[in-house]
Amino acid sequence: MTSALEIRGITKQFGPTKAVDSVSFSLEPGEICGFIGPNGAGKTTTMRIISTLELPDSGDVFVDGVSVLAAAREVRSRLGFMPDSYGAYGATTVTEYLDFFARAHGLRGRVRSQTLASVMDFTSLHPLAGKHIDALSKGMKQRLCLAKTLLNDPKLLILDEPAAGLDPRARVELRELVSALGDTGKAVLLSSHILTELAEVCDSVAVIEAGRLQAKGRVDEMMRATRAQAEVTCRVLSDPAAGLRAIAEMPHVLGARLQGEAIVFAFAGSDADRASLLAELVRRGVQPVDFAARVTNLEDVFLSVTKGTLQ
Ligand SMILES: Nc1ncnc2c1ncn2[C@@H]1O[C@H](COP(=O)(O)OP(=O)(O)OP(=O)(O)O)[C@@H](O)[C@H]1O
Repeated sequence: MTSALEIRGITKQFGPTKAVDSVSFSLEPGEICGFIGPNGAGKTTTMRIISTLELPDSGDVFVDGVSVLAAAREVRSRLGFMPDSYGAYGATTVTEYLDFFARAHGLRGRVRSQTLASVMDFTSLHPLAGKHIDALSKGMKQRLCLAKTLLNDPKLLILDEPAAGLDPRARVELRELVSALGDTGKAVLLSSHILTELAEVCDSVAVIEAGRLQAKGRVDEMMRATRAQAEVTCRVLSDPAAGLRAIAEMPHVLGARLQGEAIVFAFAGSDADRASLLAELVRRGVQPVDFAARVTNLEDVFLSVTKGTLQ
């Protein structure tokens, strides 16, 4: 099967800054991938290269098997790009705006009106059809911009910070739209700083820092790998000091300490190792009453694979 997106070793330098440094990863059809990294990490530059708005200094990108270097126009017909900010045409209505871009994509006659209707259906824009863009809320404008990127039925969607500035309801709506796009077989590369949102909608994440790809993998696998260093809190029925002594000498336990009545430690073993530790404590008569590892979230994954490097 042809990958929806294959990035092969792209590099882009602006003066002294290596904005993107030998980045490679791919997305399969239907895969929704969160693209995360600190400010200035190289996300927008990577997205602009994929979308043919910027040329890489070296490397290549293939969208649905087509090279951005060899056939940029063909790539454009296969992808939809939603930038983090875009010029709106305030005095036009929603329908006029979409119709303009549908014409630009070469859609004519009935095909154009059917495409417009189905895209407006998908993004629930029908009730706003006659509204001027100036009168739309931020969330409505985002939906309109997403509708615009769907007009050419792209195989790959590149969404740069689509949730920025949206209220919670609009963010939920956007998440549902993105999930629905994945279900139709479109691949989506989506950047955001709101990591809890991404964890709910993404199959995978790619983490970039200082231009370099730090990790790319399935969200659940990356969380499992991060959980191997989970922080565990244990409260025992009596004598926390004795509990601390017992825990401190167990395998995979790091930096055990007392925090009030609780014993807190980092645990570098697997889930099975953690179960063995608990069984061993009980066998030694330590009597744990609470034993909890802090639930890993995408923020932990992000913090564990990035180093806080600025450039
Ligand atoms: N046109 C340009 N000219 C000079 N430097 C640039 C240009 N575009 C990007 N850069 C630099 O390249 C680096 C990567 O920027 P980029 O916008 O790709 O990061 P980002 O991950 O999208 O950041 P953010 O999360 O803040 O949007 C930054 O150091 C930025 O200052």
